[in-house]
Amino acid sequence: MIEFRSVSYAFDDISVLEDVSLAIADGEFVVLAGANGSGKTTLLRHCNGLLEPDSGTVLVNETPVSDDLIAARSSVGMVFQHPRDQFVAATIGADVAFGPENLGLAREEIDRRVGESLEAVNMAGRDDERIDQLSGGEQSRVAIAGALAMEPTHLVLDEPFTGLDDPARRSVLSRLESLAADGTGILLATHDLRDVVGIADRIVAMRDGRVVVDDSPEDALEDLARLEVRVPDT
Ligand SMILES: Nc1ncnc2c1ncn2[C@@H]1O[C@H](COP(=O)(O)OP(=O)(O)OP(=O)(O)O)[C@@H](O)[C@H]1O
Repeated sequence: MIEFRSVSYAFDDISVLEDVSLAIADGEFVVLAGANGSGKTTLLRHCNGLLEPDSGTVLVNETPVSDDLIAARSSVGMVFQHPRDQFVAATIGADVAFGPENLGLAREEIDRRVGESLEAVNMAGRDDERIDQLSGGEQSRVAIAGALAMEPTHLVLDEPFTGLDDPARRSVLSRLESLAADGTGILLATHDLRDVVGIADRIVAMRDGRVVVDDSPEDALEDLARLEVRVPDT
């Protein structure tokens, strides 16, 4: 479980998170919605200690993140908004393999994870291609594959669908859905709720650094329209 307990955070005295309390249980698929600047990225960056709360606590599997950064970082897979900053190798296969290699896994297991993760993002068989020659959407898919290959107990994704075409988006979503069904807790930030409403267990919406909606997708939709968060046409 990832748990935010009364988390507040300010950049240079400007409050960005105010008293945020939120829990993502194992196997739960939670969508974090909110307009640009509402605080989603700032909140997510607390999940693995990239930012620390000014007050309040963030816990991963009941341990405060600040007490055990290594445990938090190995339990929570993060996919950031700008994947270019996340790559460590020149080719797709080497980059996705990097995390599992650092876990000291056997070659066979590494190869299995890389293969499955690339398949989940519709990039199977492209291991040898150079990352710097990929489009932005393809780079996003490699970043997602890198997080999947770690098989973390939680996945936190910040606007992962930017630049992805429909088949890639559907493939990633279906993979996330099956991971959640198998017990992985998922926290997915997006300002675009197409596709995710039918899959999410809960939608949490932020405005001005506060959680203003935390409900089932059906019940959340009405409030979301009021908050100017994009909602599906249906
Ligand atoms: N490093 C920083 N220094 C100062 N202010 C920042 C910094 N990062 C974010 N902010 C401010 O914090 C607020 C929340 O930003 P954040 O990126 O968390 O929002 P968001 O909901 O993720 O928006 P977006 O969808 O545009 O990414 C914004 O007003 C932003 O300008």
